Amino acid sequence: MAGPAGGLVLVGSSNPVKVGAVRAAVTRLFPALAPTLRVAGVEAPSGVPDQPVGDEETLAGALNRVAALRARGPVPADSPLLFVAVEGGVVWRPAAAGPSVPAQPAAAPPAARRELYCMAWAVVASAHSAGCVSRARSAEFLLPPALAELVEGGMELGCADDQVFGRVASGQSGGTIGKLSGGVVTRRDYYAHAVEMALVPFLNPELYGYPDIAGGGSREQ
Ligand SMILES: O=P(O)(O)OP(=O)(O)OP(=O)(O)OC[C@H]1O[C@@H](n2cnc3c(O)ncnc32)[C@H](O)[C@@H]1O
Repeated sequence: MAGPAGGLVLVGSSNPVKVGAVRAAVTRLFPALAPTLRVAGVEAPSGVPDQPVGDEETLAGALNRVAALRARGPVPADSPLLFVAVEGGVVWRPAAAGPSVPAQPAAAPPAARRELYCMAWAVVASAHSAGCVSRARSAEFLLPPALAELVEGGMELGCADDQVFGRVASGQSGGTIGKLSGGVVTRRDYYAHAVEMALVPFLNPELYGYPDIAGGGSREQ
């Protein structure tokens, strides 16, 4: 089993937001690994459309990226520790306001409305135990109609964001949530939270039958 020294985590993307989110999450949950932790991003195909829609497709993208990392070949006994992937997606939902109570009983019912939300799935897998794969979903936030319309027309969210807000490569910086939250929450932040949730079984290996990636005793109480 790998000990705390020389831990390598491979991330299935070269997007610095994703690599940074994974680094933040692993460092926070496994502080004993932090001094020697290496987190590297490598391109890994998602096998789903560039803009996944819905939970199923988005989760499939993250799982496929981890599978691609594993398919790179056998890994040395002590490195890497983990394969991680985060896939950003969108999901349509009925408008939260729902069918409103009409102001006048005779008024026609409002047309069915739907809204687009932004979210992500994170997958964390042991590099040495193929059966130890954990997943978690991020929180989601409502996208403004201008972005939803462009995505509905087939544009990737990152491109739609760049067009509507006049930016470049927004998906590699604070992301849409960074813009919409005035910088209080960034794409990295909420991706890191999802990765932290997916790391829970690795933090409690005895409870889940997972490998002990920290060599025991690294958990903060
Ligand atoms: O190199 P990869 O890993 O593919 O990085 P990516 O940013 O393209 O990542 P995804 O495929 O996971 O994301 C799908 C699309 O959604 C965009 N996206 C998702 N969340 C976003 C956010 O918070 N802000 C801006 N764009 C976002 C992203 O830029 C892509 O256009």
